[in-house]
Amino acid sequence: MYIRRRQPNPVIAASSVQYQVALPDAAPKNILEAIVWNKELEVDQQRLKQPLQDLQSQIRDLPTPKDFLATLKQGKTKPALIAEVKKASPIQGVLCEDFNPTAIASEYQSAGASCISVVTDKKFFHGDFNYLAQIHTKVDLPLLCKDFIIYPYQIYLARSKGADAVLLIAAILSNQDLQYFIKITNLLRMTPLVEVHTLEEIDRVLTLDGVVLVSINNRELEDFSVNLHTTCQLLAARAEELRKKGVLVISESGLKNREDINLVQKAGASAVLIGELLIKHPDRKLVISNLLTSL
Ligand SMILES: O=C(O)c1ccccc1NCC(=O)[C@H](O)[C@H](O)COP(=O)(O)O
Repeated sequence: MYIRRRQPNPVIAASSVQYQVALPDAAPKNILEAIVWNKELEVDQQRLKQPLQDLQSQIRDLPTPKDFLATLKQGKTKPALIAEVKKASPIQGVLCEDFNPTAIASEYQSAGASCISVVTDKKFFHGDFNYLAQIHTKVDLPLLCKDFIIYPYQIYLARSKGADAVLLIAAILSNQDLQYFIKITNLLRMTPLVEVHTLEEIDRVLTLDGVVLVSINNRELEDFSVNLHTTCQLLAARAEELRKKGVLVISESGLKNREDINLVQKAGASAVLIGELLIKHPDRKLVISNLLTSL
């Protein structure tokens, strides 16, 4: 799948006149494209509020991030659990009306999660970078910034808010960008987590340097249906190559019970990332302990 990057309707300012250029193919062709086009605007606005130079000086004296990868390897459970703080989804709308990110992350920590994923996209997921900062002050587990990263600026922003790892989605980045963003993430001493959906994306990622953590997303990008066999099929095809490179594999999206977790673990996933099931449940500690007892 090819995700086009820029908004097709740029407002071009020419002295005092503004031209709206309407291209024939002006509508995003799917939700992921809509998210990525909107991200251009979101990042632009954020840059105006806080330029990159400010972020760079702000992070200079911050303590070293926690080791996200080592925590998953040591995992409190096998597979390790990355529990996600996600207020809404573009498909389902609001998942939790009474949303308190810090309280939810604390519940995850005391229930036995190894790491926390914090969704920060504003428009489609009702997230916020400030949730990262709030959770960082109250919870000791390593934090993943889960966003649609298309500029290095966002990696610096994540670091300034206390993220220990950032998500890099292969479907929205060229190989050149992926390689560059992995380098920047490492430079900031965070862990890059590269997300793939297809064999073609795994093969692209296997050609890059510095890939230590790969997440297989079971959610189809075309229609957002979930299919856990994505993890099984991709690992059946490339487990050996990933193992040779020393890459730890996470399976994410659509995991609903212990059988699902057993399935992806058998396929070779060392960690699982779960959002909706936990967020929607009235007793998150109970659902996590039920999921984790037999792991
Ligand atoms: O969560 C969605 O509905 C979604 C829709 C479109 C693009 C991405 C989406 N989710 C991002 C994620 O990767 C999930 O939040 C994560 O894998 C957890 O999945 P789940 O356990 O199914 O909430």
